[in-house]
Amino acid sequence: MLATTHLFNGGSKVPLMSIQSTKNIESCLVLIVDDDHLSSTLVANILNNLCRSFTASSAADAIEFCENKLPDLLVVDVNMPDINGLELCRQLKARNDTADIPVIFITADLGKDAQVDCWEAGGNDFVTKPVVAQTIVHRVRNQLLSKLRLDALRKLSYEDSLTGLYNRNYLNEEYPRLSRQLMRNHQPLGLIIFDVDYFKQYNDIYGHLKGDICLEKVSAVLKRYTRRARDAVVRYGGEEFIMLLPNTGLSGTREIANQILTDIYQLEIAHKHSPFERVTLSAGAVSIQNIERYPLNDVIEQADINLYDAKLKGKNKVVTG
Ligand SMILES: Nc1nc2c(ncn2[C@@H]2O[C@H](COP(=O)(O)OP(=O)(O)OP(=O)(O)O)[C@@H](O)[C@H]2O)c(=O)[nH]1
Repeated sequence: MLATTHLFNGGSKVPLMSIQSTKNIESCLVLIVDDDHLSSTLVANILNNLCRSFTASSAADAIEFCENKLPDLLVVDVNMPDINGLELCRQLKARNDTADIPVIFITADLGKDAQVDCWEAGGNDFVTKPVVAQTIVHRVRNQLLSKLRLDALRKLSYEDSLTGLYNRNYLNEEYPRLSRQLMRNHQPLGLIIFDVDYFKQYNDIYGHLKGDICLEKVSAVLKRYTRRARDAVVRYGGEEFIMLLPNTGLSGTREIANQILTDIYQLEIAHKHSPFERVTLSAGAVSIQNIERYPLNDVIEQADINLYDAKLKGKNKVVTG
């Protein structure tokens, strides 16, 4: 069972130097993994002045925890029955979703071989038993600060500044990882390209600033439909968006695209020069099995052909080919 220690947010705020993250140390989530409940509670209580700490009593519980909510850091006892701390760390570092979570080991063995084992398993640091409160607080704070800075940098490099959606960098990096994972699980990838209809005219009539506001409103609707952990929406071009829907077949992909078009229609963003008298989207959708065999450009091209067809057929439509 996962045990939750008390949450405490009253610790002093640690500044993030030059790169500001939306998150601070106090809101970071640290998972302490130890089969000895007394030890993990002790460490959790020490860390509660710094961040939010939770405990798990086995590697299996820790993995279950990570599948529900990603921690910012794990503090892991090396010696645990069944799966030990080193093996847990190896497993987490091998997974896409948990690979970047830093791990601090707690170990009673400070011999050279034991230290090498910690580094080779992918650990970021270690503390010795018995744990010295000040030492673990400093080590945890250092790892969390690095993690927050890295998260902030990643956010900047993956985010479109106008809409807050992912940008093309993200798409290019995520696609190979995602397609490998889907291939392993024999799951399809649904992909939709959306394009705002008559957007040149919209800018011409209402001005570029209103055009930007329109794109923000459209983006907010698209974002609402990324409901599962790895669903994503990317601003692909000026008024073009790509939605990735892992493990979604063609009918599901089509249904989501249609719902989005309906939602945009119902926003009733006035557009005098559109036959619909409001802003609408057109969409080209595909769902591909064995996705790893297809480069991203091929999949986009296929969806783009469908989008082109939707435009030809009068716009404000979804075409799935
Ligand atoms: N306001 C604003 N406009 C943008 C942005 N990026 C691209 N655009 C505009 O989007 C318009 C796209 O025009 P077109 O590619 O001709 O497409 P369209 O007028 O929507 O025509 P259809 O797609 O056939 O309906 C251009 O006028 C671009 O200047 C942006 O960030 N903000």
